[in-house]
Amino acid sequence: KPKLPYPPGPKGLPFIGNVLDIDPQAPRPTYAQWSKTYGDIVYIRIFGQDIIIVNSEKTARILADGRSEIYSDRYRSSVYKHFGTSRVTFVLEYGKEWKTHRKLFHLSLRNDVVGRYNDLHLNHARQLSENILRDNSNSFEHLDLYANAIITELVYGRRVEGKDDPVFVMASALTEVLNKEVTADRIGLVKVMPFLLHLPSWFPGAGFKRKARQCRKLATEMVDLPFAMAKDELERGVLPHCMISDMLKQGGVEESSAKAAVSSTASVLKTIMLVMILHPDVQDKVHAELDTVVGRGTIPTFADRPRLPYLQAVLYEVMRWNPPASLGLPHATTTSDIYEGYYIPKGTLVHFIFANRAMKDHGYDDPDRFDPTRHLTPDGQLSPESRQHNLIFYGFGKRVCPGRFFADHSIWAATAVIMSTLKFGKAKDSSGKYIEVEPIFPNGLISCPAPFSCSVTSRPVE
Ligand code: HEM
Repeated sequence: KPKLPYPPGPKGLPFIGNVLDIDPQAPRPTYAQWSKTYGDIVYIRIFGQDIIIVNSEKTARILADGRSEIYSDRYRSSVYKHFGTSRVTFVLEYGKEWKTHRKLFHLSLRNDVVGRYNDLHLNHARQLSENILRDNSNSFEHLDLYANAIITELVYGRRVEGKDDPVFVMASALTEVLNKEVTADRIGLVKVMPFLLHLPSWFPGAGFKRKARQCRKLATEMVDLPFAMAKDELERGVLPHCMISDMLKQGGVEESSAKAAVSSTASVLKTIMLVMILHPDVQDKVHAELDTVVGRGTIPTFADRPRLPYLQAVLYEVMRWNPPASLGLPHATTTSDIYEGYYIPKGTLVHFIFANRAMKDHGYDDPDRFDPTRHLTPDGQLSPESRQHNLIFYGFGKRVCPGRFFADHSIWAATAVIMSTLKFGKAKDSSGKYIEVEPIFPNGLISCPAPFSCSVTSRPVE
């Protein structure tokens, strides 16, 4: 180690380091406090693992974009292998296999080709609106189905008709196990006590091995079943254009990574519903803009998008107010580095933090307030930097989310269609009193609102 200091940060205890400084159930307030005390870059250590926390976009860009050869690795943990997810793009180390995956994503999802999926988004969005209206007690389920069905069609060219579809059932089960079981604290625990992976599952502390077995099986089925169906359709010449058809034509690898991203899209849509109930004035403005620009009773299309700046500002504000991957996905360094006179060792975990309502240098005042006008100019147009600021929620450098353009279209289509057809409000209890709605976001890899009651009515043509 050169005679240089680590970046500033809270002093830890011997051996365990800073583990007691962070509440794993609610790490965000601690990160927010550290950012105020120590600045743009904070260094901590947990059981010998070096970690840096980056709180500003400027520093994130210098490190992840400017020094991408150093900052594009991921943490290597045997937990992934145990859960059958070690070949998913998210966790692959920076190397040949990961580069092949990224090429395939680029082929199907880059900005200039995602427009070909616009009808796919709009068709599913119409179905979503019908489903919510028919059965509004299960809106969350319908939003999950929307995100899942779109991705299944994108990846495998297969139409999912309803929540009993075998691929949907498998994908939902897999997402749930992954979100609950492959957590940072589990990975940390196995790092300190690797023998846990070799104990029988009845042994105290090793019970997760049962879940790991179940998850491995699901992960394999999740790739095999729809992939085999798609292959068969390709051979019979009936497979529509999809990622698998792109891959098979290119001779690529089997890929289930897109499925793991479903929960981020669904979480944004759930937050949008929550916001509409919490802020009826915002909902009224969205309705008014749609009625004026598109016309009451007319379903919007992507051609209307540039003429709906308020709706777009609401979507940007939803991402800022509750970034779905709020603590990012940590990168790792492939080699040691020096930044502004500070030493950053090889293998350091690097968290780019989008939580706390914004990165530090964006300077939003009263950041906890939900206010779409932050992204608008005084004459109601989108401010020039709004799109750029929104992109940070999809990550940085070479690891930036390859599905960001597709996700952006999915979210827009669903919101535009459901807002043109539906109105959300507070539900009433059996005594006719309104049920209050609290914005609660349980801790998890994806920041998704806790379920809430709501009423949904259709917006008839006037
Ligand atoms: C609102 C929706 C979404 C959000 C907010 C989101 C956000 C993110 C973030 C923050 C990362 C980590 C970036 C980093 O490490 O710097 C990521 C990675 C990734 N996302 Fe997304 N994502 C979304 C939807 C999607 C969709 C729809 C797909 C696929 C169709 C997708 C595929 C991926 C993949 C494969 C990675 C791993 C990239 C790698 O490690 O190289 N995401 N996403």
